[in-house]
Amino acid sequence: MDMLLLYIKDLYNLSRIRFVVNVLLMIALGMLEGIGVLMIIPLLVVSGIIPGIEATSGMTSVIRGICQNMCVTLSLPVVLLLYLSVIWVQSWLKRYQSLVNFDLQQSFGVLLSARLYRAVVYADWQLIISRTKSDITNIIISELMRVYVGLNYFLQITTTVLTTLIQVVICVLIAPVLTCFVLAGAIVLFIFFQNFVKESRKMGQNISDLNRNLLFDLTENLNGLKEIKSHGIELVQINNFIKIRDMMKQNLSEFSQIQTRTDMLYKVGSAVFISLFLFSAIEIFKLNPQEFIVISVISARLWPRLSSFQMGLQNINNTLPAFRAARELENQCLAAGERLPENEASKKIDLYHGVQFRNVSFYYDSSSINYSLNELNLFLPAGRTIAFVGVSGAGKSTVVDLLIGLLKPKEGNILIDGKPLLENLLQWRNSIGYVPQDAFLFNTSIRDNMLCFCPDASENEIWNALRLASVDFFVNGLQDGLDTLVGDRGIRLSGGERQRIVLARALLRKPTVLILDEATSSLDLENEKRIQEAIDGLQGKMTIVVIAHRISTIKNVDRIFVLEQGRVIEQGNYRLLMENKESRFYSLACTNQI
Ligand SMILES: Nc1ncnc2c1ncn2[C@@H]1O[C@H](COP(=O)(O)OP(=O)(O)OP(=O)(O)O)[C@@H](O)[C@H]1O
Repeated sequence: MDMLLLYIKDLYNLSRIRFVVNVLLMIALGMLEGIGVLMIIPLLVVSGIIPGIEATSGMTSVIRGICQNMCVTLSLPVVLLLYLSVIWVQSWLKRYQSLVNFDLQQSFGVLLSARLYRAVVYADWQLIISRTKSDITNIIISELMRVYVGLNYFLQITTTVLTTLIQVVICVLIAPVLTCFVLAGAIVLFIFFQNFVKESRKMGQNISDLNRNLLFDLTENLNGLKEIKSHGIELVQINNFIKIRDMMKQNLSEFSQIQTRTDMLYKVGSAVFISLFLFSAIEIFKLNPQEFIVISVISARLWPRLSSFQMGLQNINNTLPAFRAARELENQCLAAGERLPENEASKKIDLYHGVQFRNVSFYYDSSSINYSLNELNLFLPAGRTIAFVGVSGAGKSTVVDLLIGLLKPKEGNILIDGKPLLENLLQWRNSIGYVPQDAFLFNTSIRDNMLCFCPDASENEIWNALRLASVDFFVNGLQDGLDTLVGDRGIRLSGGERQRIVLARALLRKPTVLILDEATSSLDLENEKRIQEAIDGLQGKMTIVVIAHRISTIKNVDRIFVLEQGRVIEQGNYRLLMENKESRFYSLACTNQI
C-alpha cells in the first residue's frame, strides 16, 4: 500500500489544482446525491401520496422557506422542477468530474512512462545489461498500464467512500440507531471478505510474473525466429507460448471467480440485512413513513456501493505488484543514473596525446568477483590505428565498453589526454563513432538512419560519409536512393551493405575516435575487403580502435594488443609480433584463432 500512496503523492504533485478539483467534485457529487434522495420527502408531502405526513420539518421546511422567499407556492410541479434541477446539476458535475479525472489519469500516464523511460535510458549500462530487455519493456508497457488501472480503482473507491460517508451522515441524522445497525452489518461483511483481498494480491503477483515470462518468451522467439524455422522447431515454441498464455488465462479466470463470488455474496448478504432491516424498522424501531422511505432508498444504494468498494479494493490489491515492479525499476535506474549534463549534448573532445588505461580492473558481477579485466595498463596513441586481439572471452569487448564509458572501472582510471574520462563523459561519447558487431539499423529510410545520430548533417556530408565507407555506389544504384527503406533492423540489406551504412553513419559524426567492434567478422571476403579498404582509407585521419577477428584486418595497424584473461600479454605491430615465433600472437595467427 505504501507504493500506492507514493504514486498518489506523485499524482497530487503532477497537478495539485486538478487533483483538488477532482476531490472537491467528488464531495459535491456525494452531497448532491444525498440532496436528491432527501427531495423524496417533499415530493411525498406535497403529492399527498402518503396522507398525514407533517410538512413542517426537515427538507420540506427548507424548500418551503426557499419558495416563500421567492414568492412561489410549494406545489408538485415546483418540487419536481427542483428535483430535476438537482439531478441535472449532479449529472453535469459527474460528466465534468469524469473528464477532469480522465485528463488527470492520461497526463499521469504520460508522466509515469516518460519518467521511467528516461530513468532507464540514463541508467548505467551495467544495470541495463543485468536486466533482460523484455523485463524492462514489460514494466514500461504492461505493468505501468496496470498501475493506471489500479489508480483508477483508487479514485473510484475514493468517490464511493466520500459519497457513502455523506449518505451515512444523513442516515445518522434521521435514524441513528437503525443506521448503526446497518453499518454493523456492513462491517461484518467487510471483515468476512478480507481474505479475498489477500488472495487478489497473490494473484496480482502471478499476473506480473506471467506477463514478464510471456513477453520474454515472445521477444526471444521472435528474435530467434530464423533459427527456430531453420531447425523446424516451430511447434515447440508455439506450445510453450500457448502454455504460458493458458496459465495467464487460468490466473485471470481465478481472479474473475473471486470478483464474481464477492459480488454474489454481497448481494445475498445485503438481501439478508435488508430483510432484517425492514423487519426491525417496522416492528422494532417503528419508523415514520418518511424516515422509512429515505433510509430504505439510502441503504438500497449503500449495499451496491459496499460491494463495489470491496471489489475495488481487490482490484487495487491485484495491481499492487505492478506498482512495486515499476517503482523498483525506477529507483534502481535512478540510483545508477549517469547524470549527463544536457547542455553538453553537442560538445566534442579532441584527442591530442591519447587514451591511457591505468591499472584498470573490471568485473560484471559484484556477488562473485570474477575479473574480466585485471590491472590493465595500456596507452592508445591519438591519430593511430590500434587493434585488440585475443581468444573469445579474453576481454576485448569489455575494453571497448570501458573506452566508450559505458562501463566504469571498478579499480583504476581511464584518462583522456590526462583527464579522467568520467569527468567529461557525454562530450567523450559525442566524440565517438561506434560500429558494433551486429550492426543495427532503424526500420526507416537510409537517410533517416544516417541522420538519427547527426540530425544537422547536410546532403553533401551524408554522401561524403557514404563515400568514405565505400557504400555510395550501392546507395546511388538503389531506385529510391537515400529514401530506400531498410526494413526491420535493416533486414532488406545484406550484412555487408548494412555494416557499411552503419560505418558511414558513424563517420558522419566526424568522430575523434572510431571504434570497430569486430566490424568485419560476419562478412564474406568481398564485403570484408570493401570495409577494409574503407578503414585503410581512414587511417591517420582519426584514432581507430579495432577488435579484430581476422588477421587481414590488422596487418596494417600501428599497434596490436594481445589480451588474455583480462590482461595485456603482448603488444607491438604485426611484423614485430609475428617475428617472435614463441609469441602468443604468432600461435593465435598460425592456429587461425584470429
Ligand atoms: N554481461 C556480462 N555479464 C557477466 N559476465 C560477462 C558479461 N559480458 C562478458 N562477461 C565476461 O567477461 C569476460 C570478457 O568478456 P568479453 O565479452 O569482453 O570477451 P571478448 O574477448 O570480447 O569475447 P568475444 O570475442 O567472444 O566477444 C568473459 O569471461 C565473459 O564471460
